[in-house]
Amino acid sequence: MTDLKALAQQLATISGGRASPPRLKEGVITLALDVSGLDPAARDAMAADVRSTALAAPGVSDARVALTAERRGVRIVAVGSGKGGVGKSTVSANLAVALKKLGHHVGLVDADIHGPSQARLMASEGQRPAARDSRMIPIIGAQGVPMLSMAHLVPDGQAIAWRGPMVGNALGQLLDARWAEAGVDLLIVDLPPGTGDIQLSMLQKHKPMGAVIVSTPQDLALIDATRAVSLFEQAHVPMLGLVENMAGYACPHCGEVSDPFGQGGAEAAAGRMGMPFLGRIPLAMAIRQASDAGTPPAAGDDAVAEPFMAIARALSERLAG
Ligand SMILES: Nc1ncnc2c1ncn2[C@@H]1O[C@H](COP(=O)(O)OP(=O)(O)OP(=O)(O)O)[C@@H](O)[C@H]1O
Repeated sequence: MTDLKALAQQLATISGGRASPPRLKEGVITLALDVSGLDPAARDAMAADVRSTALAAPGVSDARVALTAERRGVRIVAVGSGKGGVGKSTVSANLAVALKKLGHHVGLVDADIHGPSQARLMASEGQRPAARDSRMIPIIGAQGVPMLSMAHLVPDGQAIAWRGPMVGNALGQLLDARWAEAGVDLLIVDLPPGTGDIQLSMLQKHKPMGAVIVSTPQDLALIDATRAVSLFEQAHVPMLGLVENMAGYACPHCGEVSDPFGQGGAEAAAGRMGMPFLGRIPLAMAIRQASDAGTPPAAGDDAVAEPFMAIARALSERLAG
């Protein structure tokens, strides 16, 4: 005779309360195991443990364990800019890495459908995500950050010439992937540049908890940044802060930072726009070189990593608040 009560107790203990009470029919045990937040190795180990424990119970000939994940709170932080080329992708990738170093369970989505660059920045070019029950499983990029990009879905070098609804659909698939099961509860989303309909509908549909704006110090870029801010306001997405990128030039020889565009413009603009200033990142050859090589500069513990870490710390405080 199978003692279901004793088995339920045993399963609850080894799964930390994640196993549902087992049911028994004609010698077959069925149960659900909530694997939200576990990384793939921990999930598989727990599923195997639960199954073998059930099989060891007297009178049990088979055990079927259904893995489930509550879609609980994956928070989205959208990273946007008013125009292209200001370093939005570089900032997104390095923020993801820096937040992970601070202990966040962070993932990265490259929503820049027409010019995806995260696969290169995060050294995951050529990888293809698997899917289970029509939902993609994130792949693992540099520094162990789970990630997905359009670049993982189309053959290398193929131009993506899609119209609005198809783009919306593709973005939806990237965002609805199995993030919680990959251990992610904070998703950095690198938005396409600009302030068009795609961005607006994406923001309305996927409701980020907040937005980070990236801008260069030049006035023109700041005017564009103002447009990006109004896009987020239209979508009722709170502003987490402004990042000034390519702010000053870091000499590759002595490391000294000079400021051809002056200093403090972005901080003042953030003040005028009523949002926090998260920090500045210098224009540095080392950042470009490391990014091109797929080794995010934030991963190191040198002076190149520090601006990214400082911004991640400021953002982390905002997220906690
Ligand atoms: N702080 C920096 N110092 C040096 N190079 C940088 C810095 N930030 C970005 N870059 C370089 O500038 C180029 C553009 O950066 P990136 O692709 O991140 O911009 P983007 O705003 O995402 O552009 P797009 O909107 O076109 O995708 C890249 O070659 C990148 O390595």
